[in-house]
Amino acid sequence: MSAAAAIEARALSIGYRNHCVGTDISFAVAAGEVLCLLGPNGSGKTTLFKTLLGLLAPLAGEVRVLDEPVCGWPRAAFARHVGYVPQAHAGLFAFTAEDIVLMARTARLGRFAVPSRHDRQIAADCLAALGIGHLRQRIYTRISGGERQLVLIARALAQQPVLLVMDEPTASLDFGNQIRVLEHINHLRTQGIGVLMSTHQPEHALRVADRIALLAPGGLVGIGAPVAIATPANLAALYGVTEDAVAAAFAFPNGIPAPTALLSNAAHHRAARRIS
Ligand SMILES: Nc1ncnc2c1ncn2[C@@H]1O[C@H](COP(=O)(O)OP(=O)(O)OP(=O)(O)O)[C@@H](O)[C@H]1O
Repeated sequence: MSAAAAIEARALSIGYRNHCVGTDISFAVAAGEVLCLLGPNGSGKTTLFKTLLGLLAPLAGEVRVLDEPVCGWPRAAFARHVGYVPQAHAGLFAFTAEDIVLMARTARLGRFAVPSRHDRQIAADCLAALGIGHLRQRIYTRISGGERQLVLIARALAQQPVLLVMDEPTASLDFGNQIRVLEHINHLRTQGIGVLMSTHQPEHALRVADRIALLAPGGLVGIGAPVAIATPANLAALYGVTEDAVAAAFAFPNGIPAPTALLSNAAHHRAARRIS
């Protein structure tokens, strides 16, 4: 018998009271699988994520986590199993980065329980894994947007979830942190964590995804292996540009093809630094 999918959408229709955003959306994310969602602005990525997280009711169809309908999951148990990484906003309260990460542990504790030494160790490990251990005692509202994004990823990891839903996790990061986060997403696979992430950068999807899903207004228009799905023709149709424009966006002066461009470019940068 195969293991239950971390999350599964079955014939899902998503949207709002008077506005259907997409219909007949079906896919699953397995444990240890990275599924990247590509789609133009307004195609419904956030609406889909909110529906998967149980924050918006499906217009039709159902969402299942570990083969149980989301509507049947107690909220606290759901929060333990499914981690959500939103895009970083400034926040209102002057918590430290460690406090923010420890908040994830409260999903595993009673409401008024004090985090144990074990919880603090997990928080410290998650911060360190993202290369931001030094930010532990820094106030969240007084660190950069990119640093906040990394803290939010550490917080989601501290939940030790079976699935991480990540809304453009590299959006506000500099080039080095983008690579660091993508490498960390790659590493999550080895821990058996399923990842569903959206990105506006197809090259990031090509770098980490086991499968890519293309979301257009109205629903999914493709899902499958990255090289079969993120083709110039498909990306051109999805984003309403020409295939030449897609090829030009991916073309590096040294002719490195898109899937390897990101890391190869980093290696190229190191080599250039050595030469100069
Ligand atoms: N609260 C809402 N009520 C009604 N319609 C909404 C609401 N929020 C978003 N929409 C509409 O739903 C559609 C999908 O929006 P959504 O934010 O899910 O897209 P997205 O793919 O996440 O966009 P982006 O890439 O720009 O973040 C858009 O047409 C948007 O205007």
